[in-house]
Amino acid sequence: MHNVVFVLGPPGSGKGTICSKIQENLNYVHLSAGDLLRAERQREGSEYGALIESHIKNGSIVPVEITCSLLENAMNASGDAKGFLVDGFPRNEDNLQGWNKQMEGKAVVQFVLFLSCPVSICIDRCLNRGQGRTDDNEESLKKRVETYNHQTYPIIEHFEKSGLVREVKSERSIDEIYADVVNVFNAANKE
Ligand SMILES: Nc1ncnc2c1ncn2[C@@H]1O[C@H](COP(=O)(O)OP(=O)(O)O)[C@@H](O)[C@H]1O
Ligand SMILES: O=c1ccn([C@@H]2O[C@H](COP(=O)(O)OP(=O)(O)O)[C@@H](O)[C@H]2O)c(=O)[nH]1
Ligand SMILES: [Mg+2]
Repeated sequence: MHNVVFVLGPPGSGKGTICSKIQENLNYVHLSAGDLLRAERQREGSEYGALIESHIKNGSIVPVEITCSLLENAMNASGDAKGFLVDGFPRNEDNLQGWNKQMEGKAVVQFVLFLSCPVSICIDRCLNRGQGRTDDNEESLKKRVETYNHQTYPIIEHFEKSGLVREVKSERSIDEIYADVVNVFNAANKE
C-alpha cells in the first residue's frame, strides 16, 4: 500500500521547490505529475505527446488515465520510502475520481499539503522560473490560474471537508516555508 501526500497550490507557489527539500531530508519520494507528463511528451513513440503538449500550453488538465498510470508506474518502480509526494495532482474532479478508482486498495492519502500564495507573486515566480517551459508565459499562466481557481481549488476544499488539508503560507522565504512544512510532517508521522 503506497502512502501518499498530495502537494497542491497555484502554479509558482513552490510545490516543486519544497518537495525537493522534503525528499532530501524526510525520506519521501518526490513525484511531480507535471514532470512525468513532460517526460512522456518527449518519450520516443508516445501516443500522447501532442495531447499532453496541447493541455500544457492551454493550462488545461490531461485525462486522468494518462497521468494516474504514470504516477502508479513511478510508485511501483520506486524503492522503499516513508511515502510519495504527489506534486501537482489531483488537479480536477476527473483526476480525483480516476485516482480513487485506479488506486483503491493500492494507495492511502496521508494528508494534503496546500501551499497557498497570492497569484501575483506566483505569476512573477513562473515568469522568472527560467526553465524554458512552454507554459511559463502570460497567456498560458492566465489560463493556468483560471484552471487552478475553478477546477483545482475545489479539490482542496473537498479534502478540507475530511480534515486532510495542511495549509502552509508560501509567499515567504523558502526556509520559513520549509520550517513549517517539517513541523507538518513531524506531526503527521506522530499520529
Ligand atoms: N518561497 C519562494 N520564494 C521565492 N522564490 C521561490 C519560492 N519558492 C519557489 N520559488 C521559485 O519560484 C519558481 C516556482 O517554483 P516551483 O517550485 O517550480 O513552483 P510550482 O512547482 O508550485 O510551480 C522557481 O523558480 C522557484 O525557484
Ligand atoms: O496532474 C497533472 C499535472 C500537470 N498537468 C499539466 O501540466 C501543467 C504543468 O503542471 P506543473 O505541476 O508542472 O506546473 P506548476 O504548478 O509546477 O507550475 C499543468 O498546467 C497541466 O497542464 C496535468 O494536466 N495534470
Ligand atoms: Mg511544479
